[in-house]
Amino acid sequence: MTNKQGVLIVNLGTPSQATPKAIKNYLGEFLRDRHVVDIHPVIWLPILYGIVIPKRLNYITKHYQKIWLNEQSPLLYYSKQLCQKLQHQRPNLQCELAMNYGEPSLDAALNRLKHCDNIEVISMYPQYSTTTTLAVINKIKTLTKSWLTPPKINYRHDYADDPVYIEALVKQIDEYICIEQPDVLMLSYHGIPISYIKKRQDEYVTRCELTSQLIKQAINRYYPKLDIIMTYQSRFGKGKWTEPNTSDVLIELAKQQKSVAVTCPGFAVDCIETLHEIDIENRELFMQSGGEKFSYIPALNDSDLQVNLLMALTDSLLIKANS
Ligand SMILES: C=CC1=C(C)c2cc3[nH]c(cc4nc(cc5[nH]c(cc1n2)c(C)c5CCC(=O)O)C(CCC(=O)O)=C4C)c(C)c3C=C
Ligand SMILES: [Fe+2]
Ligand SMILES: [Fe+2]
Repeated sequence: MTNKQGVLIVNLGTPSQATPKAIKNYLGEFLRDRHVVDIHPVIWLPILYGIVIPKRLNYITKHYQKIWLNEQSPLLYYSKQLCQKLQHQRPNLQCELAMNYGEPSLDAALNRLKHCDNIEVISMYPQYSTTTTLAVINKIKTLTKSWLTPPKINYRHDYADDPVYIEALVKQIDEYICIEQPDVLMLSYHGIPISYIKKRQDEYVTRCELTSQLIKQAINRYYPKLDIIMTYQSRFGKGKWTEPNTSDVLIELAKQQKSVAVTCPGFAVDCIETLHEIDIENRELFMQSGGEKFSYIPALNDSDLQVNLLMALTDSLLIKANS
C-alpha cells in the first residue's frame, strides 16, 4: 500500500475583505490569542474591543484598501499561488493551505488531510517564535486531539538558516542591489515584545540574527563595501519591543543622505507590514527626512525561488518521515 502524504502550508491570516467589519473580525480573532498578546482576557478583551480595534480600524482599513491585490489581501493571494505551484510540482503529495486566523481555516484544511498517513506542517515563518510558529503548532494539536486514528504530524521548527532559503534571499537581494547600488542594505524583521524573550525563552531574536549573519556573509562577498544592518518593525501597543526600530534607523540614515534598500526576510510573502508599512510609510518617512533613494526589495512571494525553497523543505521532512 502506498503512503499518502500531505503538506500543510500555514500562514498568519488576513482580512477576507478590505472593510471595517472584516478587519474587525480578523483583528479580534488574531489579537485574542494569548500567544500574541499575553494579557488575561478579563483585562484585555475590554481594551481590545473598546479601545484598540476602534482606534485602529479607520486607518488600517485605508491601508488594506491601498495594497489590495486581485480583489484579495496580498498575503492570501501569494500564499494561494504558492500552494498551487507546489501542488503542481509535487503531484504525489496533497498540498493544502491554511491560515491560523480566518480563512482558509486550519480546521477545514486538516480535515481535508485527515486520510493521509503523514502530514508535514510548514509554517511560513522563517524564524521560529512562540507568537507565530508555536501558536500554529498548539492550535493544530488542539484541533486534532479528538481524532481517533490521527496521521503522523511532523512540524518544521523553522528555516532561518536553511541554505536554500538563504540562497533564495541572496539572489533576490542581488537582483535589486546590482541595479540600485544602495549605500545601505536594511534587513527589517517584525518585532516582538522584549518581555516574551525572557518569560518564554522565545528564540526569535537569535533566529533573526542568524539569518542576518548568513545573508551578510554571502552578500558582502560580492559587495564588500555595502553596509548591512538589521532592524525591527511593526511595533504594537505599549511596552518595550525589540530594537533598533526600523523607522528610527531610517530617520538617522536620511540625515546622512544615504541611499537605502530595505528587505524583510521574516515575511515569506508581501503583506500590509511590508507593502504599506515599509514600501509606503517608511519610504515617505525616509524621503521626507532628507534621504536620497529608497528601494523596497519584495518578499520571495510566489517566485520560482520560493517554490524551490518549499520543495526543498517538504522533501527533507518527507525523507525524515519515511526513514
Ligand atoms: C502583540 C502584537 C503582535 C505580535 C506579537 C506580532 C508578531 C508577529 N507578527 C508577524 C507577522 C505578521 N503580522 C501581521 C500583521 C499584524 N501584526 C500585529 C500584531 C502583532 N504581531 C497586528 C495588529 C497586525 C495587523 C496589521 C496592523 O494592525 O498593523 C502580518 C500581516 C497580515 C496581513 O493581513 O497582511 C504578518 C505577516 C510575525 C512574523 C510576528 C512575530 C515574529
Ligand atoms: Fe504581526
Ligand atoms: Fe504594521
